[in-house]
Amino acid sequence: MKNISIIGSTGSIGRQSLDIIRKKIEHFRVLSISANSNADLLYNQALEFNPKYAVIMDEGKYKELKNRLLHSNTEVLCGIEGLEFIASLKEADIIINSVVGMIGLRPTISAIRANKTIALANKESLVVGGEIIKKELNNSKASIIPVDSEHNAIFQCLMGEDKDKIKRLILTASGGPFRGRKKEELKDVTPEMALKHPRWNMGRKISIDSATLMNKALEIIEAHYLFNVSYDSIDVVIHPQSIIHSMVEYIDGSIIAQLSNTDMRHPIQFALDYPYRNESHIGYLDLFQVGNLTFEKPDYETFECLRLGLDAAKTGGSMPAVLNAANEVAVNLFLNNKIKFLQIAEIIRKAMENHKVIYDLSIDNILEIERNVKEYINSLIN
Ligand SMILES: NC(=O)C1=CN([C@@H]2O[C@H](COP(=O)(O)OP(=O)(O)OC[C@H]3O[C@@H](n4cnc5c(N)ncnc54)[C@H](OP(=O)(O)O)[C@@H]3O)[C@@H](O)[C@H]2O)C=CC1
Ligand SMILES: CC(=O)[C@@H](O)[C@H](O)COP(=O)(O)O
Ligand SMILES: [Mn+2]
Repeated sequence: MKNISIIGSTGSIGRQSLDIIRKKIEHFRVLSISANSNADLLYNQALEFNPKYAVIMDEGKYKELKNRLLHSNTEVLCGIEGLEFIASLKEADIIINSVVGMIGLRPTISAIRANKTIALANKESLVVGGEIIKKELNNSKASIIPVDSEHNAIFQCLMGEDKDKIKRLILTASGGPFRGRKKEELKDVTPEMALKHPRWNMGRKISIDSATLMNKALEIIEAHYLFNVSYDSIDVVIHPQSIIHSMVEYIDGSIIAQLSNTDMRHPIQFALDYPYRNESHIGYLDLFQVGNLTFEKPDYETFECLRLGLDAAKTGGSMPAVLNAANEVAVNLFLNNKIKFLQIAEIIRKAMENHKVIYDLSIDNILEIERNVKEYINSLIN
C-alpha cells in the first residue's frame, strides 16, 4: 500500500491521478489533496477518498471548507505552508506535484528535503528552479519520476541504457491547434480557439502553452535538468498524431521511442507503479487504428515563444525564471481577453530584454524575479 499526497488534486492531472488510484484502490491510499479555489471539488474528493489532509490556497474558502469537513477525518489546512507540509509528510510514499505554475517550486523543494519520491507533472518548478532542484537532489535521497508525457517517455527510453551513449533527446510536439498557420493568421485568434488542443484534454494554462509552443520550450528546459543533457543535444520534432511521446537517439544510430495512447493516465500509472509495470487499467494502443505517423520541422518564425525559450535556456541563470514568470502573466492576460495571442510572445520578449541576468539563484530571488516581472508587465500594459 502506497500513501499518496496530491498537490493540485482538483486539476486535470490531479483528477486523472485520482482516477488511476480509484481503479487500484487496494494499492494506494490518498493521504492528502489540495486545490487553489475549487473548494466544492476538494470537498467531494475528501468525502470519496477520506484523506488525512486537504489544503486550500484560497484563504477566503478555508473556514467554510473546514466547517463542511468538521465531522470527517480530514484536517483542512491553508496556504503555501500547507502545500509544503503535505509535500513532506513522514508517512507519504509518493508526492504527485500536479499544481500549475511556479507556485509548485516550494512544494517540490520540500518533498526533496524530505527524501520523497516525486511524480512530477509541474514542469514550471524545474524551469524556474532547475539548478536549485539539482543541488537539493544531490544532497537527498529523493527521486523524481517525470509525469509530463515526453519526459516520462524519455525516462522509459533510458531505462537500462548507458547515459554516456546518448546522442540526443528528441522531444515530440503536436504542433498545437495552430500548426501550419503563419503569424499573420494568428493575429485575431481567441482564447476559445487556442484552448482547443487537437490531441490532449488539459488544463487552460498548458493548453495555451501548447498553442504558442511555449510548452515545448518549457519542456526543453525540463529535459535538460531531468536528464542532465546539454541543450545542443535536445531537439524538437513536430509529430501531429501524439502517439510517439518522445525518443532517445544513441551514438550507434538507434532511436528508441515510447508509444502509447494519447492519455495522461499512462504516464501517471507508470510513475505510481514504478519500478514495477502492472496491467493497464485504461486500455492498449491499437496500431491498426493509429494510421500514419508523421514528422515535421518546427516553425520558429511563427511560434516565437519556442525561440524565446531556447534563448532563455542558453542564457541560463535567472533568464528561464523570467521567461516562465512572464509567460504565466501573459497567458493569464490572454485568457482574460486583455491582450491578443501574438502579444504573449511580445510581452515575454520585452520582459527578457528588460532583465539583467543573475547566476547565483536562490528560492527567494526567484520569487523576487516573479514579483518584478509581474510589476514590469503591468506597467507595460497599463
Ligand atoms: N494536463 C495535462 O495533461 C498535463 C499537464 N502537465 C503539467 O501539469 C501541471 C498541472 O497541469 P493541469 O493539471 O493541466 O492544470 P489545471 O489547471 O487543470 O490544474 C491545476 C491544479 O493546481 C491548482 N492550482 C492552481 N493555481 C494554484 C495556486 N496558485 N496555488 C495552489 N494550487 C493551485 C488548481 O486548483 P483549482 O482547481 O482550485 O484551480 C488545480 O488543482 C502543469 O505544470 C502542466 O504543465 C504536464 C503534462 C500534461
Ligand atoms: C500531454 C503532455 O505532456 C503535454 O505537455 C502535451 O505534450 C502538450 O502537447 P504539445 O505537444 O502540443 O505541447
Ligand atoms: Mn508534455
